[in-house]
Amino acid sequence: APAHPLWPEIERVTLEQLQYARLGVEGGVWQLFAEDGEMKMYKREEEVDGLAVDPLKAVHTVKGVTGREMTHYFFSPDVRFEWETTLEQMKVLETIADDTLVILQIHKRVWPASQRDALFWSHVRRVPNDTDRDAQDIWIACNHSTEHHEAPSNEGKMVRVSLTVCLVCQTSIEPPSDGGPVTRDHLTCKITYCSVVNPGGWVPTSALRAVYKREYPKFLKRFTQYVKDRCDKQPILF
Ligand SMILES: CCCCCc1ccc(-c2ccc(S(=O)(=O)CCO)cc2)cc1[C@H]1C[C@H]1c1ccccn1
Repeated sequence: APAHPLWPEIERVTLEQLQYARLGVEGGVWQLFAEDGEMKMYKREEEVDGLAVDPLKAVHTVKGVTGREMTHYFFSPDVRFEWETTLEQMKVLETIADDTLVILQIHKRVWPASQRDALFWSHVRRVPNDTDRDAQDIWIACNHSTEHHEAPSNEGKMVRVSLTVCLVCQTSIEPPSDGGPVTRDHLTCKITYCSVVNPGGWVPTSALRAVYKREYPKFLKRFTQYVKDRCDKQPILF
């Protein structure tokens, strides 16, 4: 494994997030708050120091793409402005490896709150599927807040959110019955998106929950459609 001080944390958090995502929405603690076709979005209402920090878990099924393609476009900074509508600025502060970056994002101000930024490492990896032989490998992308010497400390201008996010994808292939080649019509990608965002500074709970309720379904719908459009008519990346 690459010798970088963040590497042990990246390894630990990524695998923890993988287990957390694979728990699904069992246990009756998750409250369904948005549904759109195959997409189901759940939340838990939690407060930390009086701040709403509602963990979110979304499950979705997308036809015609693989988990590698889905996590690749989620990870890639080059295309982020194509699908992330709340982004104002983004800077890759460090390239730790071709699958591991440190990114600073400035998000558009969401009235009535003050503007926020997010500083996090971003990692994508294939997790060999050791249980089910004929299943495809799992792909995970994980973003987790971190410190970085190159990130401005903002001196009160901007509030820094802290976040842990993962996108876990499992591809399945229904091979054509006529023994023909596998095309995108035979692909199904099951997605679990998890996020915990601490807004970092006071936001009225009702306002914050309204923002989450509006922004998260829009974000996941737009992102998954973006990937479908990008992959359409392209060779399949397994
Ligand atoms: C008053 C609002 C305070 C918190 C604002 C804020 C900041 C960052 C984020 C966020 C940062 C990263 C990610 S990601 O999944 O890693 C993708 C890469 O961008 C996702 C969401 C969320 C929110 C919360 C609005 C909420 C919101 C939800 C989905 C989209 C936009 N805004």
